[in-house]
Formats: sequence, C-alpha cells, structure tokens
Amino acid sequence: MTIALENAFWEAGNRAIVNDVSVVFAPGQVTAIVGPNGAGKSSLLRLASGLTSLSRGKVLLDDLPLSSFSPAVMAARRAMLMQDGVLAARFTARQLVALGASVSAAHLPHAKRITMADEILDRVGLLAFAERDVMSLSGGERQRVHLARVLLQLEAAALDTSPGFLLLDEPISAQDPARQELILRIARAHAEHGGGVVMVLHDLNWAAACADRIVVVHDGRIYAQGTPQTVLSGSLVRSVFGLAEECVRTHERTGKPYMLPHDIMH
Ligand SMILES: Nc1ncnc2c1ncn2[C@@H]1O[C@H](COP(=O)(O)OP(=O)(O)OP(=O)(O)O)[C@@H](O)[C@H]1O
Repeated sequence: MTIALENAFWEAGNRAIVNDVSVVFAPGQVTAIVGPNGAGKSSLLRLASGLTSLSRGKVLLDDLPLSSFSPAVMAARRAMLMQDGVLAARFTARQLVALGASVSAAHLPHAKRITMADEILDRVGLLAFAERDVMSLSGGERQRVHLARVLLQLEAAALDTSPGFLLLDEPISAQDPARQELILRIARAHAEHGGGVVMVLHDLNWAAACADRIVVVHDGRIYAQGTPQTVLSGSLVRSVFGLAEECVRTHERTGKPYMLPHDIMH
C-alpha cells in the first residue's frame, strides 16, 4: 500500500501553501517531514490523509484517488495524529483510545476493543491512567493517549487487512526525552511490521536517528529528500534553517548526521 501525491497544490489565503508537490510514501518505511515553521509540513500531511482536499493535483492510495474510498475504508488504511487533540466531550483515557476502533472496525466486540485499548495504553506507558479523565492529564500524557487512539484505529482494522499508514504531526512535541524515544520506537515497530509511517518532526537529531527517509519542505515545496546521510548536510541546514553549517556533525559509529547547537551563552 502506498500513498502518493502527484503535482499536489493546496491554496489558502491567495497563495499556494503546498506548491506542486509530488512524493510517494511507501510501506515498511519511516519518513520524517522536516522544515521551518510555516513551510507547509502539516498541510502536506493533511493532504496525504485526505482530511484536506487538494486545490489541484492528485492524492492516490494504491493508485486510486482517495475520493474512491469510503470513510470507513480510509480509517482502516490510515490514521492521523493531529498536532492538537481538541476534545468536545469528556472521556476517560480508555474510552478515548477505544474510540479509535469505532471509526475503523465498527464490528469489533466491545470487550475486544477494551482489551486492545489497554494493551496499547500499556505500550505508551499509560495503563495506570486508563480510568483518568483525559482533561486531567498532562500535555505529554494527553498526547500519548491520542497516539494510542490512532494506533488502535489501525491495529483494530489490521486484524482484517494490512497494517496501514500512521500519519503523525509532531508526535513527540510534548514528550520528555525518554518518551520521545518510546514513541519513535513504536513508530519504527509499525514500519517493521509492514506499515507505513510519515511524521512531521522538528528535531533533526531524532529525524536522522529514526527515519529511513527525510523529506525537507521549504516554502510549500519539497526542497530535498533521501536518506538522513544524503539530505542533512551543513549546506542544507544553512540554506533551509539559517543555521551555521558547522552545527552538523557526523556520528562516528553510525555515520549519521547530528546537530550540535552553538553555545549561545557568549
Ligand atoms: N486555512 C489557512 N488559511 C490561510 N493560511 C493558512 C491556512 N492554513 C495554513 N496556512 C498557512 O500556511 C502555512 C503553512 O502552514 P502549516 O501548518 O502547513 O506549516 P508547518 O510547516 O506545519 O508549520 P509549523 O512547523 O509551524 O507547525 C503557514 O504560513 C500557515 O499560516
């Protein structure tokens, strides 16, 4: 299963926010989308998910337009974690996670949903919070509950079909360093089980550490894409982010690039 954008445009406020983007997301891979604030990363991810409609161009799921799939089939094939999970109702963590299955696997018995919800809450380190009102959770806890909901959406459906695509918009933005690693390991595990993962990340170090492929978005266009080693060069970091080239180092053991910020104390 692939998701492909072909000459995709999304216009808003009289400008092309996503400007003639063509890209293919493959299963079995983690793709990190990086780029400056306002570059169009979230907009691109929303187009890939079908949550935003294109102005021009195509988004294809397995070579067919997204519009040819029902909402239930789309929910089984891809699940999207939005940047801010705003709720219009009060749920416990377990209830919110179980909702993930309602959109993608409506036939699944309630008891099975709860068993799966608890297993996934455990995986994201929140089983002890299952009965807690989601509104009472910290920002990092709430973000992981939403991730658990999105995981259940795919995993409940994958009992019948392939693992599907996780589309994650800044999934580690509210996490401490250990939970950042936990979430990225969960994302990698999904890819290693044959699913696809596309996620927006600001942290170039984590992007290099966990992604097979990095897509750099700049001014609504794809500026570069490839492995971390080929993409994250000093010159790219200077031209796209305006940072000094010497911030980019190469890890001795892995050969991967990493960023060492300038000491700005002096
Ligand atoms: N509905 C809209 N109307 C007008 N402009 C919009 C709309 N939605 C997004 N934009 C603008 O499009 C640009 C890209 O937004 P987007 O959220 O995709 O950026 P991003 O790369 O994800 O940024 P960040 O890193 O800050 O999350 C921004 O300048 C944003 O203000």
